[in-house]
Amino acid sequence: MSQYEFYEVIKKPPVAWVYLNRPDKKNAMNPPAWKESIPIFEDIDKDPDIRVAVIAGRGPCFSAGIDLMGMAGEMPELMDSDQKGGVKWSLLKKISAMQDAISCIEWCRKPVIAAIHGHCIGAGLDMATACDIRICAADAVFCLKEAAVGFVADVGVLQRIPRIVGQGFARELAYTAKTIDAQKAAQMLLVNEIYPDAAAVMEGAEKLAAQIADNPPLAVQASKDVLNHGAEKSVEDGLKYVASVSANIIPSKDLMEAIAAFSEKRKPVFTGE
Ligand SMILES: C/C=C/C(=O)SCCNC(=O)CCNC(=O)[C@H](O)C(C)(C)COP(=O)(O)OP(=O)(O)OC[C@H]1O[C@@H](n2cnc3c(N)ncnc32)[C@H](O)[C@@H]1OP(=O)(O)O
Repeated sequence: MSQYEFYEVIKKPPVAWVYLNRPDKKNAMNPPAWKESIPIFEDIDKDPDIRVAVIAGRGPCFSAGIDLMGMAGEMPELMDSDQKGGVKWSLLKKISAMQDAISCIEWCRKPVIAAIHGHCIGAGLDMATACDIRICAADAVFCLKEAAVGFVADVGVLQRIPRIVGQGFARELAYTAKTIDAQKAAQMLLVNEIYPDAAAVMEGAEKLAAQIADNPPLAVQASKDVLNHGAEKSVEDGLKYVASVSANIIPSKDLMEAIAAFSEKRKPVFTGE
């Protein structure tokens, strides 16, 4: 039995699988979805046996986005046409909490792979773009749908997607709210790889996770940290930052192990120390 209401977390060290698990509602993200992601990714961050996480959807798709009916009850401010200042102030706090529910994927120091099949809409795409790597099945469809539903996408996708696909494609997706298929998503580099079906994309994620987990965890996690830090900085800022991170993770036992294993012609065993 999963300890979470919306997600199912299965740890198969060194990989943690985080499933969006509300298949009868196309994994529409209801109130528990927005509360449970933070403790899940904090736990993955601190679990020494886990080196990589994969997010995937149970059932027919990755996610049909925010639970339109379920979240309206949680945020009565959305329906309050006579909004006074205090109402907006409380809405601001709730939006910020929802942003954190997506950003926690980026804050997690372990790399996170999104393995996508079927619909990946609105909040589903918001979540996928906070992941380090996206791969998908041939049946995947993507939609930055918020504008079509009357929202400005406010939980991070407008900040993150231009860095992945560039400003031109980001603006096309945001303004038109059009649905694109897997081929188009790959062409704009939104996904790294297309697999024939859902089973194949999960296998692909497993292999990718294993390749990442084979490397010294400190070096991988420091790479994520430096890539996150560098996303909006100049090369010069990035170089100063990486020098400091690098000085903090070397020397390590894993570095010695890599050198020893190379000279002894054997596979290294990395421990994260
Ligand atoms: C900050 C974030 C903002 C956003 O995320 S904005 C985007 C919000 N999402 C949407 O606008 C998408 C809404 N859903 C759909 O358009 C359709 O679904 C799909 C195209 C994804 C799939 O269509 P089909 O295959 O015909 O399935 P079905 O019968 O519509 O859905 C199955 C059950 O899932 C529920 N459901 C689907 N999406 C949502 C949703 N986003 N919020 C709440 N419920 C949803 C339905 O109602 C239904 O339920 P029942 O079987 O009880 O009738």
